[in-house]
Order: sequence, then structure tokens, then C-alpha cells
Amino acid sequence: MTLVCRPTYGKLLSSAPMLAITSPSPSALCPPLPSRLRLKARPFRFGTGGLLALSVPFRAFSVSASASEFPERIGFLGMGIMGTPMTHNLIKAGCNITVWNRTKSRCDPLISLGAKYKASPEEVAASCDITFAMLSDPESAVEVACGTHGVVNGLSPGKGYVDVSTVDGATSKLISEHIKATGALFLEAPVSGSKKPAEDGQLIFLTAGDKALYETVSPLLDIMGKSRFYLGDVGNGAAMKLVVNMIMGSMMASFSEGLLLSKKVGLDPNVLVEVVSQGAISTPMYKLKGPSMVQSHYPTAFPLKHQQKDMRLALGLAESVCQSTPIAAAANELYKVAKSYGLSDEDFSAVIEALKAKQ
Ligand SMILES: NC(=O)C1=CN([C@@H]2O[C@H](COP(=O)(O)OP(=O)(O)OC[C@H]3O[C@@H](n4cnc5c(N)ncnc54)[C@H](OP(=O)(O)O)[C@@H]3O)[C@@H](O)[C@H]2O)C=CC1
Ligand SMILES: O=CCCC(=O)O
Repeated sequence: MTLVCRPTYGKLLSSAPMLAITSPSPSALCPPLPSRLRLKARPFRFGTGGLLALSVPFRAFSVSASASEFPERIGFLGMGIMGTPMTHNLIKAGCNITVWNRTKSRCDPLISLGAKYKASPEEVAASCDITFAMLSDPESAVEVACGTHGVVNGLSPGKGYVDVSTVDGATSKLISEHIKATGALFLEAPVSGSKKPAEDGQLIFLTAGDKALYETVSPLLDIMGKSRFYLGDVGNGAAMKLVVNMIMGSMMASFSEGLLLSKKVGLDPNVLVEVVSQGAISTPMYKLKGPSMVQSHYPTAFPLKHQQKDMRLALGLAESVCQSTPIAAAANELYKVAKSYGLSDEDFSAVIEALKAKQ
């Protein structure tokens, strides 16, 4: 397994073109490129070699050759909650982007920022070196990759396809087989992190598949995210993502129970949020979502239908290896109830409504 964080800070390089940077970054252990940090020169191409020097107002930092070159033409399919800000960040970084979305109007904001548009996944893949996809679920991921006018029809040797959707391993392997049959390379790269991290370029990529493609797209992953893991064979990235989201879904269900119980025994749930935030079970998720859950507001960052999909897929993964997951199974039931209440497109924190109705 390989974990790579953002570029190393503190070294000024003299060769290679200079790019203007509008903001410095804090010197954290794995410092993220700040979302305001923008490359002003045209992007590098494959195989230019050498090192990239970046000038910053107060300090300089280096980027290795492999982390400084962009593939020339990049496609992005799926302009939803996640795909839109991810594409936005690539455009802002100076990448040459072509977009497609089933509902065309969702491409318009990106087109107005300079993205090109093609009318099908096939046309995007045919016109780009690397194509990313961020789609709802296994069904849509397969349809876009392998369906009529799907990606495979536009791929050929020398190209690459990166699926960043959250799907199960079997789906990812199926897509991989179809992609590889064209001679192109495949990488699964689901992300941890939600709408705001996507906007801020702070996602965590859980990748697996063709290592050469991983290396080629690393500079792009570093624009969209703060770290990346390479996990080996196709299926491992999907599995890691599902395990993480299974934990998250159970945590949210448990947190919901706590909020409601505290209120019922006469405590202020807002104080519970504060207490939890200061202790050993503190997590950004509780602090972020707790106050709005207390108000019964669920502004959508991660749709509840997707969380339930991930619970379902994680339970399938557990079953495939005979691993007992009773907590996740119980939580999944709550997400199913919440869906039946019409809460699919609300944030997944709306799972609390399933418990209210039971009281
Ligand atoms: N939101 C989040 O916090 C996170 C989400 N994820 C995962 O990322 C993926 C996308 O999530 P998110 O952006 O939130 O989801 P959205 O529901 O906002 O977007 C889903 C995208 O998939 C497209 N789509 C759905 N069905 C089809 C289909 N049959 N054919 C073609 N396109 C289709 C939609 O197109 P259209 O606009 O036409 O409906 C849209 O572009 C999911 O797998 C999710 O689990 C991962 C990390 C965080
Ligand atoms: O898949 C969604 C993940 C959401 C998050 O990591 O906050």
C-alpha cells in the first residue's frame, strides 16, 4: 500500500517553468494545496520530465516530476454534488477539461468556466487522454462505462479511465475488464470526503488498479484531494471505501439515537453535541451535522440514498467473507426506513427521522 500526501514544502527549484501561486499553504505534516492555490501557466504534458518550480508569496516548495505533469486532455462524466466541484478545481488549476452529464444543464456552469462539452461518454473518452467518472451507483457506473455510447466505445490503447464513484468490487472488476479489453488502462479511485472537501480540494482517494495510470493521474488527484492511497488490485479501493462508509453510517445512526435520547430525558441536545465534540468520540461529522439535526434540517452534502447504497454494498461485502456486522445491519434498516419516508435526497443525517417516527 502506498500513501502519498501533498507536495513537500520548503525546497526551491530553479529549472522548469515558473507558475504563479496566489497563496501560501500551512506547513502541516501532509500539507494540502490550498483551494486558493492556482496554477497560472498552461499545464504540462506527458513526459516533459524535469522539475516544476512554484513561486509563492512567502515560501517556495517543490513538486516532483511525476506530480507536476498533467495529461493533456481530461474528461469528466457526472456533474453531481461531487463531480461538479471536482471538475471545477481541475478547471481552476488550468486543466483542459471536457464534460458530460446525463442531464446536460448541470454541465452549463462548468462550460461557462471554460470546459468543453461532448454529447456522450463515448465522445468524451474518444476526445480525451484520461476520463474520470463520478456516478451514483453500480448501475449508473456500468451504464456509463459499458452501455450504448458508453466510455468503452471511445477508448483505445494509451488512454485511461478513472472511476471515482462508490461501487462494489464486483462492479469495479466488471468495468475494469471492459475497459482493459479496449487496451486502455483502468483505475478505481473512490473518495472519502464530502461536498465541502470536494470544493476545497481535500478529498482522500482510495485507488486500485493500473499503477501506471495511478502515477499518470496523481497530479490530478493532488488537485482534487489532500491524500491518496494506492491499494493494489481492483476491488481493494472499493472495499476500503465501503468499510469506511459502513462505519460512518453506523456512527450517524448511533449519534441520532443519542440526540433523541438526550432530548427525551430533558437534556439539551446542543449541549450533548458540545460534550461529544470535546471528548474521545469527537469527530468533525458530529460537530458539523449535529446542530442542524437538532433543528430537523438536513442540507444535502451526502444524499441519504447513497449512504444506504453503501450500507447495502458493505453488508454484501461482509457476507461474502462471512464477517458478522450486526451494528451495520441494524443501521441499514434505519436508512431503509428513512428512504421509505421520502428522505432519499436529503442529507444522510436525516436518518434520525427514522427513529423519531418509531417513538
Ligand atoms: N456526496 C458525497 O458526500 C459523496 C458521494 N460519494 C459517492 O460519489 C458518487 C456520486 O455522488 P454525488 O455526486 O453525491 O451524487 P449525485 O446524486 O449528486 O450525482 C450523481 C451523478 O450520477 C449521474 N447519474 C445517475 N444515474 C445515472 C445514469 N443511469 N446514467 C448516467 N448518469 C447517471 C447523475 O446524473 P443526473 O444529473 O443526470 O442525475 C449525476 O451526475 C456516489 O457513488 C456517492 O456514493 C462519495 C463521497 C462523498
Ligand atoms: O461517501 C461519502 C463520504 C462522505 C464523507 O466522507 O464525509
